[in-house]
Amino acid sequence: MTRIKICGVSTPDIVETCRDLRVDHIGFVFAAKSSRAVTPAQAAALAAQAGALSTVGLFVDPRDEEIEAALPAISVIQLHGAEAPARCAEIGARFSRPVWKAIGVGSPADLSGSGAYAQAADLVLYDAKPAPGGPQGGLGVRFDWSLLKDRPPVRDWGLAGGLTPENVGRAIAATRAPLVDISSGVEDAPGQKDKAKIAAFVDRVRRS
Ligand SMILES: O=C(O)c1ccccc1N[C@@H]1O[C@H](COP(=O)(O)O)[C@@H](O)[C@H]1O
Repeated sequence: MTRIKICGVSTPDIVETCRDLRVDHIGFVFAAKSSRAVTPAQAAALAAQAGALSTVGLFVDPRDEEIEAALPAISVIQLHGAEAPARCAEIGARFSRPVWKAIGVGSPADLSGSGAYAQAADLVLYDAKPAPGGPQGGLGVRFDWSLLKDRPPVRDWGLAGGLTPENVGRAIAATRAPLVDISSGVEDAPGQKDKAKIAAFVDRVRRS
């Protein structure tokens, strides 16, 4: 069954919704410029409420101190910046958490380049390639899923970028992604998650 991550969770009611729907992972964003950003203290309170739910901390080129502060709240570290394979491996070893590395995909070269993370990351998350100098993700932008046919071997992988309840069935059929990750596609406005959209997304994934 395709695993589900709902990212950018920042309020207790949405944690509750994700628990009720038995999603696999919820994501806390620690990128300061994001409309979905939470503080380590907020994340700790949300994680306490999350129970057995896996909690993924999303960082963009973090300093060790930023990860350290968030560590009690997270079971997985997601790196969504320009972290090199060696930095991913270093973070995984230092903080004893699985590391997920997001790769922006805009061309076949981006796919082949992701093979460099085969040992350094526990999961490679394919997302749309961000515009230079702009936000690194969470923009609801999708990429050409057919590029994934040339995926290099990695330990595990997931699909992100512009997913919605309406297109996730097609996305899974086209890519056979073992994990799907969504943020803006289940929101009414940046940072405002919509419970009905989350439920519709989960339903469509489970029917795929
Ligand atoms: O959500 C954010 O604000 C964010 C900030 C910086 C890097 C990544 C971010 N979000 C992640 O981007 C992908 C795709 O999101 P979307 O579904 O297209 O909105 C996902 O992993 C988000 O968690």
